[in-house]
Amino acid sequence: MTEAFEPLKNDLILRAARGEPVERPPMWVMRQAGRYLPEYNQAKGGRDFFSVCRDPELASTITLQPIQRYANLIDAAIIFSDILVVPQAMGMAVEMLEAKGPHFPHPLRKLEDMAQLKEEVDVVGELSYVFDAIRLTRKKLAGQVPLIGFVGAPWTLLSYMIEGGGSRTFMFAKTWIFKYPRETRDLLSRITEVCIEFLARQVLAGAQMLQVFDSWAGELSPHDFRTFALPYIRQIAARVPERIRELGGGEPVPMTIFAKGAWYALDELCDSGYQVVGLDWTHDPAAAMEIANGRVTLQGNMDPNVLYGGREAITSAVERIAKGFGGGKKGWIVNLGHGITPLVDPDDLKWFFEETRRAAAGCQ
Ligand SMILES: Cc1c2[nH]c(c1CCC(=O)O)Cc1[nH]c(c(CCC(=O)O)c1C)Cc1[nH]c(c(CCC(=O)O)c1C)Cc1[nH]c(c(C)c1CCC(=O)O)C2
Repeated sequence: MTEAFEPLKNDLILRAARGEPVERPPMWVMRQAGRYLPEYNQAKGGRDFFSVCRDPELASTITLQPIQRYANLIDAAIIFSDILVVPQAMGMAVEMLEAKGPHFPHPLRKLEDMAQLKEEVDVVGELSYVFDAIRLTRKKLAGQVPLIGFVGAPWTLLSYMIEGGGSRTFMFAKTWIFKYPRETRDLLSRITEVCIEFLARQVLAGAQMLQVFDSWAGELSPHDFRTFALPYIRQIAARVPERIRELGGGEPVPMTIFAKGAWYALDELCDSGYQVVGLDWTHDPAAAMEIANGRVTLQGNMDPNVLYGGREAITSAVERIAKGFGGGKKGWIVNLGHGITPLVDPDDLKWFFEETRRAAAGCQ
């Protein structure tokens, strides 16, 4: 059973995700607990990124930092962790290199390299630190705002596992999917199983909403997205609620799919089983609302780099975006179109929140 935590004082994002009318649009931003916050850099100190993820006390402290700084502006917390904890749980080594990003010393380049992957993944054992961090964060949050759990989507995780890190061309991942389509589908299925178990168990630990990050969706053609990404995204949405019930975890929670760059698939994503679809900044909000047509709540979508453009630029963008989403009385969760970047001034993010709230109220 899920533990008893204090009742929620602010459930705005859950109501918006369910498509209910709300008094104002809820707000949070992807990567809100990260390097743009001086308190994050201080708490992390010189420590290795993944050792911070594995320290539930520190991970929960970092999760709460944006909630404290932007009190009364921010309507959700997202657990401090990373999408690459799943390849680690499957048996792969992953390091986070300072200023360079993730690095896999032994990526999957040949089919034989799959031997390093475990046949049976012990999600509870391998990822217990995430569940502990979620439980501790729920306690510390004391019902202030809901806590979001997350996972990387199978295609994005597979790309990292094959590329061994970030990539410009995705040459290795593409070689693999086109050369070994059958093995690719088997591997995507194995990753999907782990994602389903991981998400369900995050809810059992206390996550009140879930997001699936398909950060590299835009690297695929529409046809290849339908082959190598969408079926697994759909399976996750279909099976997580069943698994939560099987485990005695109560009612399912709202789920968000963020498939960055997959603007061509918005219509299909609206029917993929998720309550919320995250949009990057390549979408026009009004056009996206028309496509969604009430099927899902949309989340997004200001280009995070507008935050570098100063206050006038932020104001003019949020006014346009709030209008495009119809002011957010229904069907909109405010966010950026991708994660916030390290050099943003935290006061400019505050301005983004304040101006969005003002602009949304002005639309109503
Ligand atoms: C692709 C991806 C990753 N991780 C994640 C994604 C999907 C979202 C996206 O597309 O941006 C998701 C993620 N990563 C992190 C969170 C924590 C919660 C939050 O959003 O505040 C979340 C939700 C912390 C992090 N994950 C990482 C940091 C910075 C590393 C550090 O502090 O040393 C943080 C705070 C590192 C990371 N982790 C990853 C990369 C590519 C990098 C390096 C690039 C970068 O530095 O931004 C993989």
